[in-house]
Amino acid sequence: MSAGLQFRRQSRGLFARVSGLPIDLIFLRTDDIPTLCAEGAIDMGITGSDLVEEAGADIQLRMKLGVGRCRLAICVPDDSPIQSASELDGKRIATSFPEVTRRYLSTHGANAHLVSLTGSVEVMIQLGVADAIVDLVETGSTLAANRLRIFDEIGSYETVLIQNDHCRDQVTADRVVRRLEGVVIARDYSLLEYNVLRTKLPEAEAITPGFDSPTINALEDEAWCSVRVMVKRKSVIEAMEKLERLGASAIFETTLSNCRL
Ligand SMILES: Nc1ncnc2c1ncn2[C@@H]1O[C@H](COP(=O)(O)OP(=O)(O)OP(=O)(O)O)[C@@H](O)[C@H]1O
Ligand SMILES: O=P(O)(O)OC[C@H]1O[C@H](OP(=O)(O)OP(=O)(O)O)[C@H](O)[C@@H]1O
Ligand SMILES: [Mg+2]
Repeated sequence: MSAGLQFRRQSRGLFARVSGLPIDLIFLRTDDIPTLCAEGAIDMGITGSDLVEEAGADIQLRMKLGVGRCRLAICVPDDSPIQSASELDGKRIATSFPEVTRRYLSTHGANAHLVSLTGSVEVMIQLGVADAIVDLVETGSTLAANRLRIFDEIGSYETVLIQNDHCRDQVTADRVVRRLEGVVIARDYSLLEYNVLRTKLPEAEAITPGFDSPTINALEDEAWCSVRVMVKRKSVIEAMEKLERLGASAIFETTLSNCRL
């Protein structure tokens, strides 16, 4: 919505039209999206990069959306003596990611029996179905609740925008990417404004180097200048503290909702 992709979805409807753009949205299962995109049924898709890798889909990665970050990990019970991938040889592994798991095992020279499931994988050791699991971990709370520990990470993933190689409308696809980029970048940055002595400018610029470079404006008092600069949102507080110590004044943070850089 904030990227200007407005649509209304009817309850249980699988299609929606985007207003003002030649785009039809189709709501599909996340794990089917990579294949449907590679097959050309859809031009673009939003799904997890873990599912793209699992599907082995031949698609273009257009952008990372900076959300849905997770890791795929191989996990065993807290008290399991297993320390290395080669010790998985001959064991049973439950997972919703059989292809990625197979590749991981073969690079580690282990041969395990894979139990392919679609969810609730962490409970499978307790159910006696498997000796180890390969599943997504975000906070680790599901692992802790099931008394499991990670012994190796297979990869890091996030939500991505993908595109078919033979997109029917490249111009619209590029517009979608630019619109989403505007929102994704704005979500990570704030606009910081402050006044600082010109003599302190090099030090201030070192604290806030900006996305490209800061904008410097003159002030009535020629010894001072005003700075406008984009700062990573998570480092704003620290930057403000450092600027204050440097003698900067009137330090303001403005959060951004959209941008074009
Ligand atoms: N805990 C999590 N933290 C971050 N990202 C996650 C997490 N769990 C799943 N994901 C991401 O979401 C994708 C799965 O999305 P979704 O939840 O729509 O599928 P699903 O759980 O299979 O759906 P359903 O619950 O209908 O079966 C994963 O492949 C991964 O990219
Ligand atoms: O590390 P955590 O923060 O606990 O998150 C990880 C859990 O989240 C996902 O499960 P989901 O809720 O999608 O259930 P499902 O796998 O059964 O679909 C994933 O499959 C893990 O089980
Ligand atoms: Mg899930």
